Amino acid sequence: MSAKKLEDLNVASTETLITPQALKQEMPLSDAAAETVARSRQAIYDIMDRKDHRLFLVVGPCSIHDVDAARDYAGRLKKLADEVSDTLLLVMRVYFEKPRTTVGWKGLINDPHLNDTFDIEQGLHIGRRLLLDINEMGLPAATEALDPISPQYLQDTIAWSAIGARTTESQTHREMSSGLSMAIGFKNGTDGSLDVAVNAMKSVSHPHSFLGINQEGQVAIIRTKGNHYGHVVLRGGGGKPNYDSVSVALCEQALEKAGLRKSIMVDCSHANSNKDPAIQPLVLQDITHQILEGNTSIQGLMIESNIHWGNQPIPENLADLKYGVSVTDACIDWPTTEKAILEMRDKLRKVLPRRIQG
Ligand SMILES: O=C[C@H](O)[C@H](O)COP(=O)(O)O
Ligand SMILES: C=C(OP(=O)(O)O)C(=O)O
Repeated sequence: MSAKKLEDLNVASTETLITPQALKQEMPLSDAAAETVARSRQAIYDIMDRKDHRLFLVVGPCSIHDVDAARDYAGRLKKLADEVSDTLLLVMRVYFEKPRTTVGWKGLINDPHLNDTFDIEQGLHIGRRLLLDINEMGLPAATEALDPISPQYLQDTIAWSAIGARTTESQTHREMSSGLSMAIGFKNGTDGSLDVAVNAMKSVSHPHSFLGINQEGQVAIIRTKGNHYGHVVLRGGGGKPNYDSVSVALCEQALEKAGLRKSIMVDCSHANSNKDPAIQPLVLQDITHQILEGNTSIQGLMIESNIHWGNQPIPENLADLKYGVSVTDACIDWPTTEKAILEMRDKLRKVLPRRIQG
């Protein structure tokens, strides 16, 4: 046998992680949290099946880096969620995994201490604790499923998942989504292409067999049944927005042609706002008008919002971090979020029930 080393040449080290089962034994889902997850997953299915007249809104920070600020935000969102619940189902954006265009902080699970120590085991603990607490408050949570292994640790706490613009075309992510236990939104590509999201919806509704890990942490063949609650998320791209009524109509046509359900979510941020948070409330207003004018395909919205406006770079000295300000994309602040959502509720309160009648 050759003595020459031929594998792991670029691997510095490996560490064994806690298994999904062990993490869940340490941090089980309470009955109250399980009830939040089950009830809100079903509500989103009902919205997509046009049995529930409401819109679902995924609202919250671009990424979570400070769990105390996230709990503070969740408390505010829960109060607003109760206030608008006759018209809008609010789900908190609890994003722990950030896909980067090149390099950058990859989120709380990957680097929970924001200092390049990449303590992933701690990240999983901190992330699961926060998700349990948010669900226990009665507020559902949404996240991006970026790493194909992490859903085994956290999926039981999530009401809605996204596949991001950079991974919608990835077979690995489509296979994983076909086994996820909640509705899943596929972003259009970063170049604005819709085809990748439409193809993802076709793929995800089918059963797949692929490599993954089971709850005991063993490598396993995962055989899925297919997920029938895939939908498109229009997030703009290629320097252009795609939330306008013409883009929405073109999306409806593409879905119809592909024989897919006409369920559309609009992301008010990213290329739809040119990453300028001040544009997000304008997108929300535009969607409100489209619905008032008779649109029936838009069923969900996404807003990047935090306690305070804008964003900040991660400072050398973490004590210099500003409280409640995003460390990834710029967000609208809480007062702007509350005002925009309350206005939308007031305008759509009487109209939405009519969308599902007859
Ligand atoms: O939503 C967050 C960002 O848009 C995404 O993670 C890409 O970020 P980047 O272009 O700053 O790497
Ligand atoms: C990364 C995100 O969006 P997109 O995939 O649309 O860039 C996000 O929503 O955090």
